[in-house]
Amino acid sequence: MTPHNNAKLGDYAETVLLPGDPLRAKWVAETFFENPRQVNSVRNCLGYTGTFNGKPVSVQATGMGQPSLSIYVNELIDTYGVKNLIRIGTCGGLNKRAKVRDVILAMSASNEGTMYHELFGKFTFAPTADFSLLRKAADLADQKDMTWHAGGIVSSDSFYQPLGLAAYKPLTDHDILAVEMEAAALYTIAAQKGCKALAICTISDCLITGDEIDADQRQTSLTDMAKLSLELAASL
Ligand SMILES: O=P(O)(O)O[C@H]1O[C@H](CO)[C@@H](O)[C@H]1O
Ligand SMILES: O=c1cc[nH]c(=O)[nH]1
Repeated sequence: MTPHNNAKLGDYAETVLLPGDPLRAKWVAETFFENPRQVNSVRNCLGYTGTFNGKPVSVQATGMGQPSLSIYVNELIDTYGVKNLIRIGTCGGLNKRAKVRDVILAMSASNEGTMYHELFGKFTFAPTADFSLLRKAADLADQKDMTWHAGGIVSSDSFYQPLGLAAYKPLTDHDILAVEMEAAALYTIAAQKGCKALAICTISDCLITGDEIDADQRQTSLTDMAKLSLELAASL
């Protein structure tokens, strides 16, 4: 037990999928897991464990933003012994070549957050995906004929940027593909603790064109991402 998790020791698999949204965690478990059981209910930040293709796997919601994700990820690793952490998120497209419904495999996550600024002294740390997870995810995405992009994203602390799209110009000038709110903290904590992490995000809206996934298409797009992530988890 932790302050944010009432699962017992042994309740989580070594590999955990991490959506921001608790209802996405419930949907993944109830739709795709064999024998799902709920393991966490604290704050309704739902966690489940089951199997996929016979392999144990868990899904735990993280809430929104790096401070929230860092609570769940620190506790999953330190208390429950989780080794592989795969974020399954949504993101906003910042680059013309990445369209809504495309999937981003985040090689790196630049960071607006202040959480880790002091940790690196005069240096800038580059939060990076685990290469073995990234390579397997890319191979699986190719096998599934998905439209995907590997590249840099940014983890912002603000969903509503006061300057709007203009706030991201220094990053888009350096080929950043998309914005979300958690991956940089995930990669930083995983690096600290010797775990493997990857953020897989579906583009739910494009900040350049204003395109967005409508309600019907959203489910299909997230289904593709969920299946990719589960097959990746089952392959570990
Ligand atoms: O869809 P999720 O995983 O929550 O991710 C994205 O959606 C939320 C903002 O709407 C932020 O958490 C952002 O990172
Ligand atoms: O953080 C996010 C997630 C989806 N879309 C956005 O614009 N931002």
